[in-house]
Amino acid sequence: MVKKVYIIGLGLIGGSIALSIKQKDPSIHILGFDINEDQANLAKRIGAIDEIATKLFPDLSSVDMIFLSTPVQQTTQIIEQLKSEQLKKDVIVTDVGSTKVKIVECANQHLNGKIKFIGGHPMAGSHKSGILAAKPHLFENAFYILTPSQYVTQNDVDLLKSVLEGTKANFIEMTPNEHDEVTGVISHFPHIVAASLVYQAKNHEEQFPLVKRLAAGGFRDITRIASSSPSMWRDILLHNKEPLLHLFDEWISEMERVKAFVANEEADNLFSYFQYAKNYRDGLPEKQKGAIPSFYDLFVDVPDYPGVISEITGYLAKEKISLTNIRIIETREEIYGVLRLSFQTERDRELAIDCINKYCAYETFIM
Ligand SMILES: NC(=O)C1=CN([C@@H]2O[C@H](COP(=O)(O)OP(=O)(O)OC[C@H]3O[C@@H](n4cnc5c(N)ncnc54)[C@H](O)[C@@H]3O)[C@@H](O)[C@H]2O)C=CC1
Ligand SMILES: O=C(O)C(=O)Cc1ccc(O)cc1
Repeated sequence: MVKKVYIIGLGLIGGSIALSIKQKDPSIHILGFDINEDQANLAKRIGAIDEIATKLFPDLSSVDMIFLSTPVQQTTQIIEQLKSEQLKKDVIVTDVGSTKVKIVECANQHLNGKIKFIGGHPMAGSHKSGILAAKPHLFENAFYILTPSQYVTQNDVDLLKSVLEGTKANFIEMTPNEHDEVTGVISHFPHIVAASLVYQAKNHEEQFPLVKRLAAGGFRDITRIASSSPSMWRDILLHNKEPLLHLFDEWISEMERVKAFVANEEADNLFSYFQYAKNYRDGLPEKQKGAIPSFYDLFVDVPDYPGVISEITGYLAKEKISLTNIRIIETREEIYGVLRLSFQTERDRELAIDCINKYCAYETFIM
């Protein structure tokens, strides 16, 4: 039975894990450490942890499980230091890093099977960092990848899953190699592309100052992830170099292919290019969170008068329902506009429908 867990790194992910454990089983004592004291103090203040560790390795003899939720470069450094610590027999150590090969190799090399290590990666998150962005339901419906090694048993994996049950994530197991190849394609490389699109816009801004103002719509959506932590992504890219180098090559030849369609005005090929991408994109499962974020959208028919947005958000605030995004859909017909509200969970969307029905008569619909 797990009575005490230690979380190192109390930012977005460490904080969300702590909150989900606390919500499910408040009797588990959570000890937390962050190199940034403000983060640790805030974690304690919001009730994510019970106790602040004043140094990286305090007395850990009664700790049953350790979560490493630091940036990936720090995670390997901490693993190296862990080997000289006095830990409880059978303690399970896990991490949440976005890469797995280097971290698991480091654990195999330094912990050598003497300390049970299970690589982990919750495949959901945000472009925001820090404990104040943490949420107990951040990983709800998301895939949570585990990469258990030959040194751990099914019981160890089950114990970890039971402590993480409050995340409501879907656990899947794979090898570290498979993990890094897949996340390279669906998460790491898209971050590079998002940042490069921002560069492209910025480079054209001098000539066309309107670029910045007009970039507020779809461009903002496609480049949202470019607002993520630069240091975190620097470290992820350095950890996953080989798969990314292949992806660069593939991407460049793909761009050359489309460029030729445009240059030669190959209308049919262009149509097929977009049609194929649309079919694949439309067929992606919707209700799982992951590197393609899925939001729970609710559309509200609202009359076009000043203050209507604050009216609706006021009702939601009254019921403590949090929104992740709000937008007026620009194609208005007649006198009604469509307000699109996005929520992080289906439950929040259901609560929002009840709330809007309670306070006003605007029609709501889900597409
Ligand atoms: N941000 C995201 O959406 C996701 C991030 N991850 C992974 O989770 C890990 C943490 O990321 P976030 O929580 O987003 O970052 P964050 O920046 O919100 O939190 C990281 C925390 O670790 C602390 N820290 C850094 N070095 C430390 C050290 N040596 N000892 C103790 N604390 C230290 C920082 O002060 C910070 O509070 C990273 O490895 C990242 O790859 C995984 C899934 C999603
Ligand atoms: O903000 C987003 O959509 C993300 O892509 C979040 C994210 C960041 C890092 C990961 O390893 C997994 C998910």
